[in-house]
Amino acid sequence: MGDIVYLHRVSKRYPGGHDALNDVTLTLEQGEMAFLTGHSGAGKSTLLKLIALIERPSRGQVVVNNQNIAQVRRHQVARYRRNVGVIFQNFNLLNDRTVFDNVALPLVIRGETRDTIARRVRAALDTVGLLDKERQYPMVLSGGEQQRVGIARAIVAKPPLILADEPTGNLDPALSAEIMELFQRFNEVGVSLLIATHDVELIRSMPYREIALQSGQVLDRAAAAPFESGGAS
Ligand SMILES: Nc1ncnc2c1ncn2[C@@H]1O[C@H](COP(=O)(O)OP(=O)(O)OP(=O)(O)O)[C@@H](O)[C@H]1O
Repeated sequence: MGDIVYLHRVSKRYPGGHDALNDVTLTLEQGEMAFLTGHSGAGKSTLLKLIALIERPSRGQVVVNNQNIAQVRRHQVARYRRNVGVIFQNFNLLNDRTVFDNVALPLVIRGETRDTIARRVRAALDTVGLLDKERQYPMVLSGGEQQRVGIARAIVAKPPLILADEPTGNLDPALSAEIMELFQRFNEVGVSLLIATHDVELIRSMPYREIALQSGQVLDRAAAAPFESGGAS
């Protein structure tokens, strides 16, 4: 199987001159789940933003699903994002919309029919164990439940790739473990996941690759492409 994500010599300099990423090369295999670790400011969020097309690289290539995403024009970004589910630490939910409406949002934007939306939203809520909360508003839910709403929204359109930025950052250890189990279940059905996290204790008990960033660079180059041997160093 090929790569779902390939970064080749990618650098990102934000306006102001700071190098958030510096010459990063890495791959995520189709169907792989991997963790992105590193100190605060190491560049984890920036890396995910480049893949999600929230930011553009200053140098280098980002290839997702065999598409060089430099070629995705501004008006094509929404269509591109259909294939990438993004989960944030602070949940990014709309507090004046119900759980159902929050999860439905990506499908509404796509112009799906009401029947399709209802079916898919309920399937996504069922997956994250929140079917009974569809009429609630996010504010009345616990942190773990709010994060599961965010996850349902990310998976509702069945993207082949999920990016998660500190998805357990605001959760206690038991809830964090639950969220990781959900991710494992998605991975078992073929979804690729790249998950940025500080929670090294939790992830080191799990059998997934860790890609460590330090000051905008991949710490261990071997970890950047573990399935290739004898490649360029
Ligand atoms: N929009 C921006 N403009 C300017 N500098 C930025 C911007 N976003 C991030 N940076 C800088 O880029 C560097 C990398 O930030 P990034 O958010 O990618 O790190 P991180 O590893 O995700 O950190 P954390 O774990 O704290 O979220 C930091 O020095 C940060 O201050």
